[in-house]
Amino acid sequence: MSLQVSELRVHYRTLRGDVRALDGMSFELKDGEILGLVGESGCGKSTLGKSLIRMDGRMRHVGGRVVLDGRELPISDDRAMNEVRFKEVSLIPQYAMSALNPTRKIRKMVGELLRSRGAEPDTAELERRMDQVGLPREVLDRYPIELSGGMKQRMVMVISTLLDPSLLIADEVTSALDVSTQKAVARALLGFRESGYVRSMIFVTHDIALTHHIADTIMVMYAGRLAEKAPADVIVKAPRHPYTKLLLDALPEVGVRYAERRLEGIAGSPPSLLNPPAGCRFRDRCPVAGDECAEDPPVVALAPDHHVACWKA
Ligand SMILES: Nc1ncnc2c1ncn2[C@@H]1O[C@H](COP(=O)(O)OP(=O)(O)OP(=O)(O)O)[C@@H](O)[C@H]1O
Repeated sequence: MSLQVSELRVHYRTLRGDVRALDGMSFELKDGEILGLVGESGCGKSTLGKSLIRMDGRMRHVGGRVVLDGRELPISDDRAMNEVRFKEVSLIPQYAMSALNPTRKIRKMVGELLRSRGAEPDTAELERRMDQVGLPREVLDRYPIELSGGMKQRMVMVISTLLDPSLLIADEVTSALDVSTQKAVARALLGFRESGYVRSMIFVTHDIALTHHIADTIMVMYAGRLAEKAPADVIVKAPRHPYTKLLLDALPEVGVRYAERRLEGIAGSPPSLLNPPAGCRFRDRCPVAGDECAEDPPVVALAPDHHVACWKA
């Protein structure tokens, strides 16, 4: 078992009170698995990714455990997490393209970063990995500003995985890229797993179609909680949570014109996480909600690898 997250609760402190961004998330990730993490904006995807590697000053670990490869991660202790970052867990951040230091040429920056982690740069290995993602070697002697968005993205991917982390979190790594570059980045991520540069991966995205291509499993979140988790094909072809069904129905179809079929979103909006209501958080928007939904839904295992948090599943 690679990653076990149990009852994870992470809040943000605000002047109006605590925002319960993760409110009891539990899931597992097997060794070698790619997990696609999807859900509406604000449901807590980035918070989950960040809390596995670096909590910012406003985040508070309120409860729950994270165990990676049999070892509990000290997620609330920033200094202790230094031992783990890059080496065991690594993150490609949401705005990776602006993560590169603009004042350093890439070669110098990579050297500084590795030394700060107690490792020596291995140029041959670095170049091998750059070849794998189609980056020319001259890139090492350029400043970030001299690279295209897709090149910067791939360079950040190479740097984030240089120490062969067990778990890689890729947060919206394809959202600012054109479709063919998105595919190249997705292929590169799969290549990294095949080459053993990373073992398991959490791929955070809004793009269910792309996730379906690369993820083994898809986890759908809603308002700080798990809604459904299943093999990627099951989520796309036979979803059981009403939210997952509506999320898939809201996807545009290529070749269908607006005049022929209106593109429907999901009516309503998620509850505030400042003071979320009791019971199922989706019930105000759910077409099949009943009285029982006023209680928190149990997470039901419909199959060993298919979990749904819904009374009606
Ligand atoms: N620094 C912060 N202070 C207070 N609340 C925050 C902070 N960062 C995030 N939140 C809140 O926490 C919740 C989860 O946010 P998060 O960014 O994890 O969602 P997300 O699913 O990744 O969204 P997106 O897809 O838009 O990136 C949201 O309600 C958000 O408003």
